[in-house]
Amino acid sequence: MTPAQEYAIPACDVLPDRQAAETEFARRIAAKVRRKPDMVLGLATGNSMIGVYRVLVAMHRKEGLSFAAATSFNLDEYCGLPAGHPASFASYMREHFFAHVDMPPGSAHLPDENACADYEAAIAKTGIDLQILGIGRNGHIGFNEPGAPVTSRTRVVELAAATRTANQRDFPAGEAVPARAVTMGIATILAARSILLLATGPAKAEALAAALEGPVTPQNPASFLRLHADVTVICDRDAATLLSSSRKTADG
Ligand SMILES: O=P(O)(O)OC[C@H]1O[C@](O)(CO)[C@@H](O)[C@@H]1O
Repeated sequence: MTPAQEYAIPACDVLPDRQAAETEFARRIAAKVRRKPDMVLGLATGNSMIGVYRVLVAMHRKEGLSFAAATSFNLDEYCGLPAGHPASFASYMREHFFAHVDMPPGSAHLPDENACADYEAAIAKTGIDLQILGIGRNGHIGFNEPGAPVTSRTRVVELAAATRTANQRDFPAGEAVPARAVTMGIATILAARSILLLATGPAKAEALAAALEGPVTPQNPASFLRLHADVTVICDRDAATLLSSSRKTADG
């Protein structure tokens, strides 16, 4: 096993609570978009990001933050769901972000299970300037579940049972979470120029500590972020409880 100190140590800001972490996360995104309006954004979904999009939409309305020149590539999508399905990530993105900002519809991309190589080729044309990420309870990033190779690219994967259980909340009663999804790979994510990861709530504490301070291993896909030189982690105190005390005093 390789010692953690051989790898990059991501900057980690610990904010007092979930709302403060979401607001800070959104501020970091906004600052980059203001500096480079034609930013290529790698976007994430999940519960963690809902508050982030809420803040970005408010900044768009109140402060004129514009996404008109931006392009986006989403991390992942379930297989077999029509785009209009309420639990699809396409619906999530429309509901929480795209319907409320000025990004032209043609500039927003989601992966398609039948066109993984095309998705990689489209991303490769410009690269991703800023990839935003949540983290699963098992350390997944995108839908790269434990065991995902560091060399992986956009592909169809089997979802872990724990992920399907956690995401059941998004599906109508009696409807199962799909068994498969399409996701950018670890190598796709690591090719982004810069990466921001958000972790909030006690359920993420174990995965976050393992990712930042445990071994770099496919068993915790988020640990691969330590192979990247420009990763910033924003978390709340609840998600930071298992981090070493030096890291916990980093902020708020
Ligand atoms: O924020 P949540 O819902 O806990 O999910 C964590 C991560 O897992 C995913 O749902 C998997 O795609 C991501 O969208 C998200 O960032």
